[in-house]
Amino acid sequence: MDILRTENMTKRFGGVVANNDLSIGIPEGEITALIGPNGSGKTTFINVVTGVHPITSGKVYFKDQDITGMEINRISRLGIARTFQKIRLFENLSVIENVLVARKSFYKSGPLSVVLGTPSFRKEEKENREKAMELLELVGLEDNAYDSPKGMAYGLRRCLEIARALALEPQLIFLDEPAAGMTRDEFKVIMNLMMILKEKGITILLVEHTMDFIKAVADWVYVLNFGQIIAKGTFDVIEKDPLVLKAYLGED
Ligand SMILES: Nc1ncnc2c1ncn2[C@@H]1O[C@H](COP(=O)(O)OP(=O)(O)OP(=O)(O)O)[C@@H](O)[C@H]1O
Repeated sequence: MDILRTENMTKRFGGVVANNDLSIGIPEGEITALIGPNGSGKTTFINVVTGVHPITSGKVYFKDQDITGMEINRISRLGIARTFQKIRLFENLSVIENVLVARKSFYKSGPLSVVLGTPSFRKEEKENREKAMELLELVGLEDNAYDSPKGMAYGLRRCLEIARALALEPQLIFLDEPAAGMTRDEFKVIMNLMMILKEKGITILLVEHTMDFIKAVADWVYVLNFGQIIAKGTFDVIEKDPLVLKAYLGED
């Protein structure tokens, strides 16, 4: 079953058709990759589906519910999380606080209980800290919990961004270039993390340029070029597709 599907989704920015009539299905519990040359419309796909940009035409369904045009916070509350190509962190907060802030929608205590520090609030705070720590362990950042993210290596900052997205307890997560700029070791950590998330039943859609990464983790691949799907299938199938080779390598 597809956890998310788009039907004839089109997104225009003025005269630019960034997504052209895309009907894409993301199978539940699997890892799907969206690839394509620069400017082919991959990030736009994520932005439209997660409610960052309004759709021009077409439909988006999450677990068969029509979420077309739904407001961004409502979409995330349904169980869809994402990371950004450009990492977004709270630089003045510690690593664990960055995760706790992302969990704020789970807090039930009202502002008064927070100010008074009531037992129910303290219990909730403790549970959230434990949950945040579990997430940091999952992404390999447990030893950095009380550090500032400011001076951290790029790969670790990416892992923190993923922990923040996971703090929303999503069923579906969109990862925009998770392996970009990573060292070989960081790359292995992220690859391993993909497998752990899959084992936990979280569906992943990733946008990536690193072909080794896609080959290693993706169950399915969609290839975009100029906003349109030019191929879909397993990595082994699409890597031999003449249209894909032409899109990446040019006419010659
Ligand atoms: N906010 C925007 N306003 C105007 N045009 C945009 C906007 N966002 C994207 N575009 C245009 O839409 C097209 C698709 O861009 P998009 O960023 O989705 O591609 P991409 O495949 O993610 O590229 P990359 O691999 O370089 O990140 C491009 O022509 C881009 O210039």
